[in-house]
Amino acid sequence: MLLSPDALESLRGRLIVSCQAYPGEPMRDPRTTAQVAASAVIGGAAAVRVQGLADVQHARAAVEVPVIGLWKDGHSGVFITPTLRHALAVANAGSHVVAIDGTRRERPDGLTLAQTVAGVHAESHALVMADCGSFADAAAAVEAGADLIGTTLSGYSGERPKTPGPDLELLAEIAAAGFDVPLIAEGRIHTPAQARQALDAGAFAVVVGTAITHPATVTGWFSDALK
Ligand SMILES: CC(=O)N[C@H](C=O)[C@@H](O)[C@H](O)[C@H](O)COP(=O)(O)O
Repeated sequence: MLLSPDALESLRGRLIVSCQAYPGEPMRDPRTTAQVAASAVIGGAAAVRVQGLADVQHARAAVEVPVIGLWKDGHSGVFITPTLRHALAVANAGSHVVAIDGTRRERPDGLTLAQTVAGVHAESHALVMADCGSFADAAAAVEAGADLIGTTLSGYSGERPKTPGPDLELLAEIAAAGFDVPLIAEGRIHTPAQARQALDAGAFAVVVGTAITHPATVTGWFSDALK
């Protein structure tokens, strides 16, 4: 296992920073991702989350903390590390944790989530984070053997409203179920106060992306406020 139980435990109560640029953007370069990731670690990130095989490789070389890798293929439906093939490629690129679509939707390769998780466990040393969009997803992902569950897809999979900030209601609901799997708060956490609220709602750790690592969006927030 690339990430020992102790190393996973060390993420409890901590900040994980997602470092992603989108297709066509100026910062869409694995070297830039690695520099942003290293900067986040200086600021206190206990782990980083990056998209794309080259980004995983560059981030692994740039930081000592655990790397959560994913591969976005497309931008609608099941697109976050959609198949076992994608997941194994992300694992083989050096990810400690592979983040995959953790919804109950049909996957492009026809495998179930349980088969996908089992495939990653059988053929790599990576853990699996299931990116969920609802309570039912989270329960199914735990059942399927996911090592971590995240609220990443709340507001994006059609089952939950897209709240302006984090979906604290979903977090609290999953936390109350007492699953024996770390619950990661992710999605639309835009302020330090919201990160704190997510932890207080029962999250094991908190992922922040846009508000820390996407200057185009953050600049837009400020520029809009001046209009
Ligand atoms: C839905 C989806 O595609 N989420 C992606 C998953 O990796 C990223 O685009 C997000 O930036 C990430 O989840 C962090 O969330 P936020 O940027 O809101 O802090």
